[in-house]
Amino acid sequence: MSQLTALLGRPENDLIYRLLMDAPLAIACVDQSGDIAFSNGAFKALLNLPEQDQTLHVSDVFSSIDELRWGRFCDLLSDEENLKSFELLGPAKDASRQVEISLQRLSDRGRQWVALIVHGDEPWEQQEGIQLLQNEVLQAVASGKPLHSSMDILCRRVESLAPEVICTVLLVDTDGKIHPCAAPSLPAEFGQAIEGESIGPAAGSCGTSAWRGEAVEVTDIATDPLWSTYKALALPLGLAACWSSPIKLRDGRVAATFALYYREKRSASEFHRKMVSACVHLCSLAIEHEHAEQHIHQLVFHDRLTGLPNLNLLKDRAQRALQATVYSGEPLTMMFLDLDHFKTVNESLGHQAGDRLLQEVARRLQSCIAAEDTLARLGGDEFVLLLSDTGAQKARALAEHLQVRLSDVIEGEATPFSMTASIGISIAPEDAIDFEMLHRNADIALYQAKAAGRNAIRFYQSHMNDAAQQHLIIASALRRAVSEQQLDVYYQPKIALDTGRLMGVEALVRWVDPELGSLPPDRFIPVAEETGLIAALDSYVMEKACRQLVSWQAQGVPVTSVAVNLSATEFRGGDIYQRIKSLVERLAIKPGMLTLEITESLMMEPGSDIHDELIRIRELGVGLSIDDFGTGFSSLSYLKRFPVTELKLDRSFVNDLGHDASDRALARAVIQLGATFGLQVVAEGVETRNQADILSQIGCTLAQGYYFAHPMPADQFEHWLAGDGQDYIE
Ligand SMILES: Nc1nc2c(ncn2[C@@H]2O[C@@H]3COP(=O)(O)O[C@H]4[C@@H](O)[C@H](n5cnc6c(=O)[nH]c(N)nc65)O[C@@H]4COP(=O)(O)O[C@H]3[C@H]2O)c(=O)[nH]1
Repeated sequence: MSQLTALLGRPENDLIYRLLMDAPLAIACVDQSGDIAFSNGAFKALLNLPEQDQTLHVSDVFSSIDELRWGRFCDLLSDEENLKSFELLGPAKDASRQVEISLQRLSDRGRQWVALIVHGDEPWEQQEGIQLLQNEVLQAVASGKPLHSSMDILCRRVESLAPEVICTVLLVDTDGKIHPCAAPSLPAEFGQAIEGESIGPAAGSCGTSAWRGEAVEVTDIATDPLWSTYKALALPLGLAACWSSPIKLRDGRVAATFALYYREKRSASEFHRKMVSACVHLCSLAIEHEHAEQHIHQLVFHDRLTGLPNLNLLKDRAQRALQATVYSGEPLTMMFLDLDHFKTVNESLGHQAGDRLLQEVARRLQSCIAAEDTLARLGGDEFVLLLSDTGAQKARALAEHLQVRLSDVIEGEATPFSMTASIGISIAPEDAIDFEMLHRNADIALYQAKAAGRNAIRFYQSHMNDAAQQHLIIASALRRAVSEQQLDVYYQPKIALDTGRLMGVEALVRWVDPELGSLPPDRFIPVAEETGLIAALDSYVMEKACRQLVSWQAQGVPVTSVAVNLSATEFRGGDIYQRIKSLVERLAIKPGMLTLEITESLMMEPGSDIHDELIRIRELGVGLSIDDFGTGFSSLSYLKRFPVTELKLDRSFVNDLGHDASDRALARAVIQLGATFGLQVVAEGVETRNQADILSQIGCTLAQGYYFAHPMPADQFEHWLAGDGQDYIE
């Protein structure tokens, strides 16, 4: 006899018996002490019980129940409200499974029973629902959907799993302001009304939860003081209760809130709590992901110092804008702006001040352009403006305005100063139809503006291309020549005018490119300076010349000193002293045998670094010569301050010595000046006997020029010394 037959006193083939046994609902009948008197097939299947009847206690079936707890359940079942739902842990061998049971009181012929209905499928479904929700949101996040879309998906999924709730995600910025992110079931006005509201100790459920950093459960919006300010907004929308949880990032900051609203006064169910715990975690992940993406985006598309767009972003925007011009026909202007002498300022004021200056420049430029235009920084002091619907006239007016704005004095540094800028402009579609061309042509125009003496504005013109092209060609060929050591060094003798003896040589670089042919230094030295190749070039020449000197000394060739040219750019923030010191030490040459020829302009540059560097070099014993003396600056006061050993009278004064009295007077003045300061004076570019005689008469000690010898390669120089140059060594 089956349990049921015993219980109901009815035969097993009875219709009701079959119905109960085969019903898809898992049902059991339990007595007051918790013994299971009857259980149907669905119950056994769901809870993995043997099909054969056997006496079981509820605690054998539900691992989280014991006699005491069962007793409490029974007490809870009152006559008025005798159906109760609980969530219990499943059978011991599958203890992690959660099932929901409903208990119903039954009384039969004086005996009390409890009908136990297990809604096995429902929690399973819910569990699975949460799982699906997690997968869907994670997929949205991973596929790069914007945060508001993945949060929208999350809210909609939650609302379909629990139709009794309305779900929202609000972002909280670092100033504690709220920004709605997703609230698909609330009207747009709700979002608009709370946009920018501050979090606080009584700012609705979300604002308060963000403020406290903990969940806030308001079961009755109408009466809860936390909602006093916002209930007028919520109640008309039918929102009666709200449970909000803070979404925290790894650093503990509350970045958002996740809220469930209810249409009736109530608290959250167990299932809601489970769902919220999963959702809060998901939101936090999605926000962290968004922040990481933003950070990467910032790094990839922005300049770190100023926060302005960088080349990548400029390119992207320019390409879009160029496409738009095709349809609109409106001109698009690209403006290259380069600060004049920024390097000097940077090095004399220090790099930190230089950085501040660039940030100030960025602010000033930004304040001059419209929100839809782009200001980018390409590095260094190079800024680019991309201006939509801007033709030549408007571009010129803006460029002039920018120059004025930049010339305003910059305060806040040790010495207030102002900046000037060179500007190159190219306009699409006239000058270019793609980004590369627009960019290159603006750069070419900028180059022309700089060449025009700086603080200038130049519009791109097609003929500029040739000069710029040449410049680019020389730059790339020179880079190769320097790295492959294809440069040569020639030597030109310096002769004492009174004794006619060889006193030393000047080393001069020579370059014959396989394709471009022979290029004079005046063409490629400026390119080397601009491209930063000059340090490598000068080092190469210096090393080669010093090695040659050592070799001549070893061979008994009577060359006692060598002069090399050093570009002024080498002294700006470089390590020239160290390089010279280690060279002299490495080759074991007497420092006095080496002279550095530097230009007058270097002495005029501000900044104590150059002064200190020159003093240290001089203290090594290396000679310092001022090249092209007389052509540059009128102030000679630097001669007192700088430890110079030699002046080189520029070729232009030597040229006309024979028939220009004023040149003669000037040459004489330079020679006297040298005598006053105890400096040796070398006349450059002496081409005739007459020039040499005059120089000798007016007291010049040394001379150099084609009259004595042209610059020559080392081996040719040795032949010369053994032949025509014999006179200078005997
Ligand atoms: N008309 C005329 N010219 C004469 C005469 N005697 C010598 N010269 C030329 O005058 C220039 C003297 O060199 P600089 O004033 O230092 O002027 C140099 C120097 O400033 C620079 N330079 C040359 N080699 C180097 C180098 O290795 N490094 C750097 N930074 N600059 C260099 O390029 C400039 C030009 O060099 P070069 O073309 O070699 O030109 C040389 C030389 O060939 C003459 O009697 N008549």
